[in-house]
Amino acid sequence: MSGGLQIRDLTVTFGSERDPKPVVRGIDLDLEPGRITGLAGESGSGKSMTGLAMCGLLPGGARTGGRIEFDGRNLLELDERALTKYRGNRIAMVFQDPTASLHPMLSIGRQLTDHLRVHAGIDKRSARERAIRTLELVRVPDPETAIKKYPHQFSGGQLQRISIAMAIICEPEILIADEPTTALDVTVQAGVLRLLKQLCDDLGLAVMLVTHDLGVMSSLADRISVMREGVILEEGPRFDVLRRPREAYTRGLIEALPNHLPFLDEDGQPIAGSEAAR
Ligand SMILES: Nc1ncnc2c1ncn2[C@@H]1O[C@H](COP(=O)(O)OP(=O)(O)OP(=O)(O)O)[C@@H](O)[C@H]1O
Repeated sequence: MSGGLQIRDLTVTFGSERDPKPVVRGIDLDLEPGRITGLAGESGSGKSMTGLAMCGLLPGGARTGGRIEFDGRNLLELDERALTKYRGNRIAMVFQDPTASLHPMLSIGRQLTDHLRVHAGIDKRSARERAIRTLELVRVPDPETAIKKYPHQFSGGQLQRISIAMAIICEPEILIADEPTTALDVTVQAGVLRLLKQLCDDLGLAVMLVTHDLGVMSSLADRISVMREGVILEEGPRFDVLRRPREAYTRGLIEALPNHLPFLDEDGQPIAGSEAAR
């Protein structure tokens, strides 16, 4: 397969050689341009470790095995110097807490342009123009004013849009979104999800959406992998997995949702007849 990113037999292990603690145990996953791949599962199932492995950001002491194929290379074999060429540049991440990727004391414009100048090496004026264009793309109102402001002057939803702008400003091919709406007010969640879908479609981004929330998955993911205790239990097109789950574990996740699943469409609206999924 060309383009995208392929994970093959990925393992992540903590602990010592004599007393290993495997947390990801031989998973396969494909990220394709213009597609959203969902990785679902309960807390502790290994979702975040999978995302962090793709960016070379695993905590110290983690050992890896298998392959993460991108750009004809196995990312797991790259040293830190080689990885910095990819991380934040061609492979970007959005986290649950947008403030984690933003400095509180620096203006939004400064952060966006610094990021761009480090990774893309472009001059100050072009960087400012690109920052404004990117804020337009993520629909932050009045970008010319927004670049002069500081993180605390924005709402949570706007901050998440800004952290998405930060992630995409270098035009990455891969975007890993780890619980991108979990910390947000429900009223703004649908807008951020819609934005991710639009960016995926318009920019041809290969998105990996990591979330425990199958309701979020239902509105967005093209395919869903369900993970438990470091293993992918089942994988398939979203409505196959959500409507006809093969595994009792997946059924349990669906049934555990409040009111079962309010399956949502791309606009975050409940899908008519979605009770058929119950
Ligand atoms: N530094 C570490 N040392 C040892 N074990 C760790 C370390 N970091 C995470 N783990 C373990 O790895 C497992 C997988 O964690 P991971 O964060 O990937 O789960 P998750 O599915 O993303 O859940 P959550 O949504 O809670 O983050 C967990 O059992 C966790 O305790």
